[in-house]
Amino acid sequence: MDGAVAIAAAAVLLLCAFIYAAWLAPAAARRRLRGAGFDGPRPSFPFGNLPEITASLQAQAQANNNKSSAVASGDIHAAVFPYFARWRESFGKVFVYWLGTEPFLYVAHPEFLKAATAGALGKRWGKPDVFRRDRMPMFGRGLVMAEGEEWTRHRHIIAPAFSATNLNDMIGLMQETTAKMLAEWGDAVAASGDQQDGAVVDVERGVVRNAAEIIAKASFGVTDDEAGARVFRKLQAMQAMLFQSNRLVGVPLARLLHVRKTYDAWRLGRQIDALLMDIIHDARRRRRQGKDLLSLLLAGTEEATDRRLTTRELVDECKTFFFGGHETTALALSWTLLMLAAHPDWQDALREEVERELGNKDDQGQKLDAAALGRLTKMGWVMSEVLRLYPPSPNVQRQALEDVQVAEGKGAAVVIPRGTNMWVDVVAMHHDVDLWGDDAHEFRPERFARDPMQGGCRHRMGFLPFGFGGRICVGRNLTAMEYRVVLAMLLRRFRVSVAPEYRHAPKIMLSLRPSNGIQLRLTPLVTADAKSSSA
Ligand code: HEM
Repeated sequence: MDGAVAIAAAAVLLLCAFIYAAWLAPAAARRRLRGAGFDGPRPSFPFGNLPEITASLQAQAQANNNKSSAVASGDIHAAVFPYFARWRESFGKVFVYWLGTEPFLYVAHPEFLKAATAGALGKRWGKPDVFRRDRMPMFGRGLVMAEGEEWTRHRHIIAPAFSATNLNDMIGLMQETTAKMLAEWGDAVAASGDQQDGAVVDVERGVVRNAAEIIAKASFGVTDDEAGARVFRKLQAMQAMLFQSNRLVGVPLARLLHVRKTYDAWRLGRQIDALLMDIIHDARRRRRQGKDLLSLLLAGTEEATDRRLTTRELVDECKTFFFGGHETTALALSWTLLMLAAHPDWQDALREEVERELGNKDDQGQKLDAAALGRLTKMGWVMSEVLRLYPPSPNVQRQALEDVQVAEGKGAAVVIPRGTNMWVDVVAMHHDVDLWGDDAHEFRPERFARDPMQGGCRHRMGFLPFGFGGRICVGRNLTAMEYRVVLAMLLRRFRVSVAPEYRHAPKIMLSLRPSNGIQLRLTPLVTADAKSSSA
C-alpha cells in the first residue's frame, strides 16, 4: 500500500512538473515578453508556430519543383525562410516566435544585436538548451557547445593550433587530397569521350567529400590507416543520420517519437568516441609528431596541466572540428563554383590571378606558397561575397542565461527575460537593402575591393558569416586557406559553366545548401605544361 502511495505521489509530482514546464512557465514567459513590447505571430499549444513554419516550407518546396535552372539574382531569404520573410512584414526585424513551448527572439537588426550582446552583456548569453541534446552526438562538450570557464579554457588551448604557421603546414595535405578529386573529375571527362565540351559533374558532392577528407586529416591526422578510415566513415554515417531526423524542436515529449533514431545516433556516437580514444591513446603513447590539430593540441598540452585537455575532451574537439569544419567550407566552395559558372568574367579574373601569383607549381607537384596564396586578393573578395549571399551558417543562436537589459536610446530599455532564445537571422541581414543598398541580392565581389572587411555594409554587425563576439569561428583562417588551395587548383584545370540539369533552389538543412546538388559542366583547360609537352 505504501508503495502504491509513493508511486501515486511521484506521478502527481511528475505531472505538476510537466504542467509547469510545458504550460505555466511558457505562459509566464509570453506575458513578460509581451510586457517588454515584443510582438510576434500567435502561438498555439503545444506546437507554437511550428505548423505555420511547416506549411510555409512545404509550399516553398512545391514552388521549387516548378523552378527553372536560372541562377537569377534574387532575394534568397524569402525562399529559404519564407515564414520569417512573412512575419517580418508584419512585425519588423525583431519579434518573438515559438518553437513548441520555447520562445525565440528573432533578430535581423544589427543595432539591436549590438545593444543586446556587446561588451559585458556578451557573458549573459549561452547556447540554447533546446538544441543541446540533439547536437551532443556531433559536438559533445567541444568548443561549439562549451560554456563559461570551460569554454574560456578550451578556447585558449585551441586557438593557437590555428596559427598561420600551423595552417601553412597543412597546405600539402590539402593539395594532395584535392589532386585526387580533380583526377576523378578528369576521369569523368575522359569517360564522357568529349574532351572539348567536357562532362557534367555534381561538384557539390565531390567538394563535400574532399573537404571531409581534408578536415579529417587536418583534425586527427589519419584517414589512410584502418582506424582513421573507420572514424571517417562513421562520422559521415552519423552526419547523414542526424540530417534525416526532423525533430519537433521545443514540443514537450516529442523526443519520445524519435527514441529509435536518438538511440542509433547515441550508439554510433559511442563507437566513434571509442575509435577516437584509441587514436588519442596511441598518439599520446608514441608522442606523435604530426602537423594535424590533434598532434598540435597534444604537444601543447604535454607540459602544463592547466593547458592540458583530457582524452575525453580531445575526442569531443576532434568531432567538433569535423562537424563544424567540413561542410561549411565545402558549401562556401560549392556556391563559389556556381557563382563563377554564372559569372564567367569573375571566373576569368580569378584564373588570371592564380596564373600570375602561383604559376603552374601544383601541376609540378610543388607545394603552394602560403604568401602567394595570400596575394590572391580577388579570390578573397569573391569568398566574402559568396559568404554574404549564401552564408553556410545561416543563423546564430543564443539563450539568455540571465535577464538582459537592452538600451534603446534616450534612457529607455527593454528586458529580454532569462531563458529566452535568440535567433539571429544572418541570411536576412546579408540580403538587407537597408544595409547593403539596392544591389544587395546581386553578386558583386567588387564591394569588398572598396571595403575588404565589411563590403560596404552600413553596420559593423550586419556581416556575420563567421558569427560574432568572443565566439567567432575559430577555424575561419583554416577555411580561407583551404578555399584558396582548392579553388586555385581547380581553376587551373577546368572551366565551369552551369549545366541545364541544375535547378537553383537553396534550402536550409542546418546549413544553407543546394536542394539537389550543383551540376556544372567541366571543360578541361589546356595547361601551360600540356601545351609545351605537345609542342
Ligand atoms: C565557411 C566555413 C565556416 C563557416 C561559415 C563557419 C561558421 C561558424 C559560425 C557562424 C560560428 C559561430 C557559432 C556561434 O556563435 O554559435 C562558428 C564557430 C565555430 N567554428 Fe566555424 N565556420 C567555418 C569553418 C570552420 C572550420 C574549418 C572549423 C574547424 C576546423 C570551424 C570550427 C568552429 C568552432 C570550433 C566554433 C566554435 C567557436 C567557439 O564557440 O569558441 N569552423 N563557425
